[in-house]
Amino acid sequence: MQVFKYSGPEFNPFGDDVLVTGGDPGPWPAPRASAPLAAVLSLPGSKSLTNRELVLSALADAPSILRAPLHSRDTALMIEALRALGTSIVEIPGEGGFGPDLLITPAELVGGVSIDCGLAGTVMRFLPPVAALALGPVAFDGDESARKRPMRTTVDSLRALGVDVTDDGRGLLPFSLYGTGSVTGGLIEIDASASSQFVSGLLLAGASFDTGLELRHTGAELPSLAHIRMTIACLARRGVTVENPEPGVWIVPAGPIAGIEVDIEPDLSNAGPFLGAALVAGGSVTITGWPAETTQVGDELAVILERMGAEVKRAEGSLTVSGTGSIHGIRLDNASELAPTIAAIAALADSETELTGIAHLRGHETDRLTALATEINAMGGDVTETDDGLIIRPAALTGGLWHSYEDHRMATAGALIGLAIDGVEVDDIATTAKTLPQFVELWNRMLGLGSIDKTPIELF
Ligand SMILES: O=C(O)C1=C[C@@H](OP(=O)(O)O)[C@@H](O)[C@H](O)C1
Ligand SMILES: C=C(OP(=O)(O)O)C(=O)O
Repeated sequence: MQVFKYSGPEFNPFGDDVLVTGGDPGPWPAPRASAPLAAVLSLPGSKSLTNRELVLSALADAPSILRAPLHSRDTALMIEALRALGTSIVEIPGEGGFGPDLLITPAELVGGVSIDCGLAGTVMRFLPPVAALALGPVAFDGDESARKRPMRTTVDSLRALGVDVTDDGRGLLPFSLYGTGSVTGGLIEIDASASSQFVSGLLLAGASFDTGLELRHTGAELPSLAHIRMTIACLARRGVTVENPEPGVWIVPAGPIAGIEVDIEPDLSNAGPFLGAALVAGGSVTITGWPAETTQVGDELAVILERMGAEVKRAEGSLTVSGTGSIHGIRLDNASELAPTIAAIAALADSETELTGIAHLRGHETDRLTALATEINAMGGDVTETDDGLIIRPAALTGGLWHSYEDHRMATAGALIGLAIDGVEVDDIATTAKTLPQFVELWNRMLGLGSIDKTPIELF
């Protein structure tokens, strides 16, 4: 019998209906795959879509309903923050299978509040431009690790918009702003090379500025373009047409944002470890509810995993990945948030992988380039960090303690390697609650391990 004692963050990583009783469960022994997989799984909603739709619903001119939204630490932080700013967000019965739907009724935005961003990039970059529309002071802070994530572009862009911001000059959390109830808007130039979220945050709020927004990116690189396209698509669905007359320039007209009912797609980036498992363990994994068309970067997994040796089949409403017995290295530019998953698979491949164009991953939940190189090399791997990526060469790995660095994608990368290598333990699997609180449940289900024992045990 497995007894889990857990008192981690506010989310139970073992799933809502699993009893947990306080205490630290210790390192999680990553299960080895003992047979080829034959799993069909559905996954909770997309973090990126849920948090965009929450923000747009709060700024809309009528109520919205989010169907099958994600319920995780990042979305809970967004909901709490928007509620603090005056928005009504109510849970209503839903059929998504991973928690209630949400009814969001916009209201006048109020200040005088503190916002906890946790470690959520979408909260710390999307909400300051929204808070600038509130009346009164709004303070932003987050986890200790969040205080290392780049925020200078948010602070500078707010100042360029005439918003009064107080910070200590380091371009990091914490900082506060003083909202006057409106933002004039107009033309601003920003350097978004550290994160696409700086652009998305301003575009999401731009239609609510008095004169709209013309945003010009001046930096050399622009990472995660797919996420900016997602922002533009979410705005378009609500009647706001963002023009993109040339690369790095966006024009958002001032105007109403419609309240809508919207189905949130499953999180395709979180599908990565499960689909990758088919490549690592053999057999097949099917993810249901795979959208025919999407702006999610995770859709690229179909092509990436095929290039790495998988067979990939799209059927109506699902994607199936099957292992073929071999895993190949890949050259890949701008893998964005898929990079940790690809790196873990690459560590088990028969040829070299080169990931480029991901320097900005050093400002994610942790410095992902250093974290991946450190953890894979500690297991006997052969990984070199470059200025903007990783080179991963084939090597025989051995088990050991895999550190997650509070990064959900590092934790799931460790789980993936653990499928193929004996004795891998992930130090903090609970960190998956950032975007997928059901990770362990779903991973066990994929492996046919059944679920965790739910018998109540005595607290002591
Ligand atoms: O807008 C979004 O929802 C996201 C944008 C990307 O951020 P970066 O541009 O900082 O990589 C991505 O990595 C993150 O997981 C989610
Ligand atoms: C970079 C990520 O998260 P965030 O939204 O916190 O930036 C991620 O989920 O991979």
